[in-house]
Amino acid sequence: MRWFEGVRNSFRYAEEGVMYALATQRNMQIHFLLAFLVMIFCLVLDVSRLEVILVFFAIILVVGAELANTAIESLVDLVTEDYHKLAKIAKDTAAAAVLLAALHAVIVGLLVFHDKLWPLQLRTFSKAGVEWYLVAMGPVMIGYFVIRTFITRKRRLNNERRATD
Ligand SMILES: Nc1ncnc2c1ncn2[C@@H]1O[C@H](COP(=O)(O)OP(=O)(O)OP(=O)(O)O)[C@@H](O)[C@H]1O
Repeated sequence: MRWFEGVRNSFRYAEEGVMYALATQRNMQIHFLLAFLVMIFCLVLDVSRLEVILVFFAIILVVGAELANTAIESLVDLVTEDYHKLAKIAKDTAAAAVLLAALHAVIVGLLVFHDKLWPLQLRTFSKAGVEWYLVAMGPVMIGYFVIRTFITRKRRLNNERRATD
């Protein structure tokens, strides 16, 4: 039982990390919006299984880099609020990792979608296999995190308002 509780807690903490980044980092909100759009492209356009894998890998890379960037920013702010050369190096290199991942995602996106958007090549749904349902889990997950973040933030704001009244 303890083992399951440990696993459940690690999921909960990871979920809180994503929600924090989504609520506070403008770049993360942009990544989520673009990822949602690109996943819808994967669902409706005639992309192969390998292309879907490449697109999802690019999305995970960007979101992962942004999460690491947020963690490093928070750690640096915890250590010092004063200007420090090493703090600048830590934050700038973390930001560079996000930029690199984002550039990679743009290149993958252009290579995969450029000839499917114009002229429009739609997926034939009779051929859609189990992978279509796996891909559909992507936008559902994004929707879940956005709604959870919105509700949690609203609840927190209401609690804070009640506490100050
Ligand atoms: N304590 C510090 N010492 C030196 N330079 C800093 C410090 N804090 C921030 N900086 C500089 O300011 C830049 C922006 O830092 P900040 O913490 O505001 O990140 P941010 O703009 O919120 O990043 P993001 O948009 O990814 O959240 C850093 O990349 C760094 O160059």
